[in-house]
Amino acid sequence: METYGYNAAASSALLLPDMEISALQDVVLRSKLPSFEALRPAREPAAPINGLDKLVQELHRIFRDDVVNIEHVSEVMASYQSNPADWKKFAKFDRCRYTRNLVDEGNGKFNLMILCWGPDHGSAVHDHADAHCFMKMLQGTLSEVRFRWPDGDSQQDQEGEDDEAGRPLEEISRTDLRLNDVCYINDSMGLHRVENPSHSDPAVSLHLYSPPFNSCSVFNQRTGKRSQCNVTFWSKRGKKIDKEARSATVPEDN
Ligand SMILES: N[C@@H](CS(=O)O)C(=O)O
Ligand SMILES: [Fe+2]
Repeated sequence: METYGYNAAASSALLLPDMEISALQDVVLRSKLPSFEALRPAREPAAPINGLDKLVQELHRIFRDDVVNIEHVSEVMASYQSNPADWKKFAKFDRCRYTRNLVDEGNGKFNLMILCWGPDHGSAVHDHADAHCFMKMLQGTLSEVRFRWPDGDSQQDQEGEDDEAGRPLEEISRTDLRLNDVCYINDSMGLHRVENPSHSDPAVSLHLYSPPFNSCSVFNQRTGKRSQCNVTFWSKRGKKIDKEARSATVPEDN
């Protein structure tokens, strides 16, 4: 059993106990419940989930509660068997980099999105803005590489003045995620980067973030320096985001 030392995950919206990842864990909505209710047993095993719509429904039901069990969410996501017919309308690729495609806004409690990774696409090393991150493979294989937080990381360590200072980030694990696998990370477990190791095949993954976030930190792997990064959507509910249309706030007069 591994214990994670870094305890930055107690976000403004959610509270986690010190974590032992294989133990039963709960996410507590801090505003509603005291933290001592954080360790209660997982519920009964998740029943099979037939289709992405059913998964979304079940996630809504789970997140209606004030307490959300991390293992239970992972099990529910694992019990949905990927079927491209369910999700292909959301899966929009870009030639140059991975795309983030919003599927559902989870009543403001979570964002569910489909990420599309072309051959060799990958993310920079990043944190998850104090959110809980669940990730399920829908197609292909992704490689997830975790890193320890840089020593003494703080807002003062931001990229800038002395780019050469600092030390390379220390890798702590490397995992291949295959079809239907689910993984979980939060900031107390470190940083990660994800890549599609295939030079020919795309990969597709389903991500749930709670609470939703629209910016996170990215880290220079060589120096450990942190900088802030906005995260945006390539499409929402199957419709490509058209930047021009979005900024046209005044309707055309005809
Ligand atoms: N957390 C990343 C995807 S991944 O590399 O885990 C994102 O939301 O863009
Ligand atoms: Fe991530």
